Amino acid sequence: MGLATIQNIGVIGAGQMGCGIAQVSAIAGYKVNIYDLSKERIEAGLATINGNLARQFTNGKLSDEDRKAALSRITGSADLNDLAPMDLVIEAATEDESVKRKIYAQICPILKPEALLATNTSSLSITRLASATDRPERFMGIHFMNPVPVMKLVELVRGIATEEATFTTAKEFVATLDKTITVAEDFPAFIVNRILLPMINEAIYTLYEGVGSVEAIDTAMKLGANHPMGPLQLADFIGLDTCLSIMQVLHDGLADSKYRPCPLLVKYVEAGWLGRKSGRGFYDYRGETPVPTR
Ligand SMILES: CC(=O)CC(=O)SCCNC(=O)CCNC(=O)[C@H](O)C(C)(C)COP(=O)(O)OP(=O)(O)OC[C@H]1O[C@@H](n2cnc3c(N)ncnc32)[C@H](O)[C@@H]1OP(=O)(O)O
Ligand SMILES: NC(=O)C1=CN([C@@H]2O[C@H](COP(=O)(O)OP(=O)(O)OC[C@H]3O[C@@H](n4cnc5c(N)ncnc54)[C@H](OP(=O)(O)O)[C@@H]3O)[C@@H](O)[C@H]2O)C=CC1
Repeated sequence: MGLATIQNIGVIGAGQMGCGIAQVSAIAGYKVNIYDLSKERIEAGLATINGNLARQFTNGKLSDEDRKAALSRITGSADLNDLAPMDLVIEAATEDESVKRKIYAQICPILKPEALLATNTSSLSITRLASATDRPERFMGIHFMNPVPVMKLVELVRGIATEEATFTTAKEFVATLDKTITVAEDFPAFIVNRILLPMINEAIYTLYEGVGSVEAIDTAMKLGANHPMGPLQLADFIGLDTCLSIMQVLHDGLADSKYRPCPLLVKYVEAGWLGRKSGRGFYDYRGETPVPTR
């Protein structure tokens, strides 16, 4: 079957990644519709995009004309049926396989047969997710990095059934966003998170065992290894629920105890302390400046 020419993009999930993907796609000239479960979530997402585009204008990265044009290309919807005309749908919902499977069961009958379906999953098997769709040949991983407007890399991951035409179309799409691709095989957490998340998990063990405080650990890695953010600050930025899900996928998928999620990470997630997005994680963000919670 011929593939759709990509003009209209649907994004599922108006969280930090979905909004970032919508933003860069709209800047590149695509029409974008972001779907999420609630109107409130969509409103909040559109407000974030508006703020980020305004910042890009203020920083001289975007003309006012381009800012307005990008904004006019983005709409939001709480009705999945509005994604029917889309040529490419990128799912960027919560990192939970059952959530993603349910979404595919709902969206597949709505989509055009020639439309591509992609996932922004950080860790889950593309082949297994593809099997929950009606189009494994036209399904793959297009994994953006956070923050999407700033990070240059996109990992591309094929499932066992992904057709070459799907891969080529995804590659061309990413090139139009002015991003660089890297190709990863379909192993748990792919390349970036296979390396990054065990480092973050180890930083949490370092805290758990009392080797250093939150501040000491982050300062050590910022000034001692030149990382732009400390690992605990980065964990909060990614979202502790997402970090835990990725560690669980590594642990289950590779069956090696070296990927055991730190119990302190589990505890924070159980407390609902998910990092920046919930206002508290290894730092408390509710005041003027972030304050370490340990
Ligand atoms: C979990 C996964 O599946 C995969 C992942 O994504 S893992 C996470 C990968 N990401 C990282 O490792 C990020 C590490 N951190 C960084 O690179 C930097 O700290 C950072 C780019 C986030 C911020 O950089 P900084 O120098 O500390 O701050 P700042 O000067 O305010 O920002 C630099 C630029 O980024 C922009 N920016 C910062 N945060 C942003 C955000 N959340 N959204 C959009 N733009 C943002 C700023 O506007 C600024 O843009 P200009 O250059 O146009 O001014
Ligand atoms: N955070 C990161 O650094 C990165 C994350 N990713 C991946 O991107 C995806 C999204 O992550 P991120 O944006 O951080 O997560 P967020 O928690 O910020 O956003 C997830 C969004 O999905 C929504 N959602 C949940 N269930 C559904 C559903 N059934 N239909 C539609 N939307 C739904 C959530 O709504 P609600 O809040 O109401 O549940 C929320 O708005 C995950 O797969 C993650 O692994 C990839 C790269 C980097």
